[in-house]
Amino acid sequence: METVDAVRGEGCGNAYLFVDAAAAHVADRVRELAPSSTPRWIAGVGGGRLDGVILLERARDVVRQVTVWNADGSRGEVCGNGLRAAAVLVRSVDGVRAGLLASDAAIHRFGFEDDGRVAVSLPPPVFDAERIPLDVGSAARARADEDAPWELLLATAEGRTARGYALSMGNPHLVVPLEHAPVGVLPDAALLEGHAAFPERVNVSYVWRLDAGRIGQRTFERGSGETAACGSGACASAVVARHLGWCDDRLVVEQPGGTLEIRLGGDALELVGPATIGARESLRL
Ligand SMILES: N[C@@H](CCC[C@H](N)C(=O)O)C(=O)O
Repeated sequence: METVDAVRGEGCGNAYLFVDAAAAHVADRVRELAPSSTPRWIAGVGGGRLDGVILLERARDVVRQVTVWNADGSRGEVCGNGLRAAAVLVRSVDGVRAGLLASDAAIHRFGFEDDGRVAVSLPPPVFDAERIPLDVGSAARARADEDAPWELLLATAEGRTARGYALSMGNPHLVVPLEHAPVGVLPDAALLEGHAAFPERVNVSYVWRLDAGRIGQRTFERGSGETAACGSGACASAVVARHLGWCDDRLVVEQPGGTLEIRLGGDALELVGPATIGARESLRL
């Protein structure tokens, strides 16, 4: 058994245990053990809830390769809040203030704003059903506009349905617009996360309009349950909000853990918000 250094890192309260593996054998061991050990690893760390584990590895052409495991040990292809925290960690270790990070989904630019917030790029949204992945036949109703998120009606339980928009930000998302902020438990969130329409499950974000260019959001993440915030979810919500005419090229997303800004102007999306690195921890592999 080997003990390695780890550190808590978070963006808007969406917190992960980071292992910045300089040695290849440590990275290999984390990869091997994380699918089964993540629930135990994050339960063994005090200081508040953790939503998963993130491995950082030295890689060619990018500052770090970033791999994400959700709280249940499943993989997430990309994590917007985790990427911002990774940027803060890289700055503290290497002194680098801008550069490239790689996730399973894309290469991401990162940099720091004058006000201290971290900006990371996310790839353009994907609406192709196979790539989300979305099994259109499992939806009660599905409608696709060209170059827009899928509008779905999904049966949940006891005759209930949910209307939402499906797309991929590198990982699968369902965005459910509501009239008002939901009170208490998110409606049918676990049923939607595991709905047959999403063969690889889905991250479910509930959104409501606050005013022009500003929404509220709560997210039930695939593999982690409801989290304080979801960065890729906020990007998915921004794509849907623009489709619905709720914003132009900029959206502010208020979540229980804090505020994110999404810039939709260019090819890629830009996710801007706070991120911090916290206490050092030890992880027994
Ligand atoms: N918290 C994240 C997303 C983490 C991965 C997600 N649960 C998945 O399985 O796709 C974010 O900030 O984007």
